[in-house]
Amino acid sequence: MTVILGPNRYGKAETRLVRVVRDGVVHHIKDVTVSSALSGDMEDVHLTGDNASVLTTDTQKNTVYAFARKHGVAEIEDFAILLARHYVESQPTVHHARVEIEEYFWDRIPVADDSAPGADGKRHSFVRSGREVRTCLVHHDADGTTTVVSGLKDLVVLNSTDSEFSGYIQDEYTTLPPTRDRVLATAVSARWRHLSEASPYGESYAEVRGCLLGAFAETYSLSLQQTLYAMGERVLNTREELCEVRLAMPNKHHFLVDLTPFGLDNPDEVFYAADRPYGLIEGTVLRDDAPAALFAWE
Ligand SMILES: O=c1[nH]c(=O)c2[nH]c(=O)[nH]c2[nH]1
Repeated sequence: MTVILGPNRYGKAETRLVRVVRDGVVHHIKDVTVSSALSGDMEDVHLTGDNASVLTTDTQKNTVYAFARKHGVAEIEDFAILLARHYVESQPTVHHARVEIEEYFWDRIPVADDSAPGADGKRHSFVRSGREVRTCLVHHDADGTTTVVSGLKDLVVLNSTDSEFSGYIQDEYTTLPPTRDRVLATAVSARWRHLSEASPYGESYAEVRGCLLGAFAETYSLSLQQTLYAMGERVLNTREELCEVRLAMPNKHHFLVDLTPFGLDNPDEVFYAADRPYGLIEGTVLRDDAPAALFAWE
């Protein structure tokens, strides 16, 4: 028996970056967390402690900040591609780079006394948005292949009707009563794979988000699984730059509270919003001609 080194990668996780763009008195901010992981000729560092092949994780962090200054941060996918290509193309020992970015949204705080022309009552004050987190995952390989997956998480949605659940298996442990009208709530995590790295990432993100919300709102739901499929299907029917959508949706159960001890009825008005346990519904929706995913999701 011989022990050998298996798959490995290393990098700087969760580099926090806030980039301010000063357009006169009107400022813009981009708030992101960048994680990079590199792999390649890394046998020696593991087996003998020779670090000659290692682009340090500290350097990776510094590169994120230097690139933010030199290139700015527009769409997170473009920034991730820039970094991933740089690591692979600048270092012969690095054969593969994985860059993951999260973006947090901020809204402007309108100000009353703003006299600056063109400032439109908004200058340099922001409030962290209650919106979802935008994500991307980019891989670039020394063979020239780039894969891009975009996504979002914590998109919290609720339908207060138009959701049923019945007709499921009844075994000796089943107690769940069927319902013809329930609250359906979830926090959507969705990721979608681009066919090429030339996608219009900003427009694509806004449209996919709209598709997910639209399908959630407009689907009369017989199960969260059915709603999940409808959401992925709408994305792929709308956006031709995409070939695969992966969704994870916790079923945020809302239980009707029994108010009879207090002499009150409860006609679907007062609910206990349970946080755990929760059903977790996960699924992939894809075009039947989707090319091989390679390492895109890893
Ligand atoms: O939409 C649902 N899907 C399930 O699979 C399930 N299971 C459950 O207990 N409630 C629900 N709801």
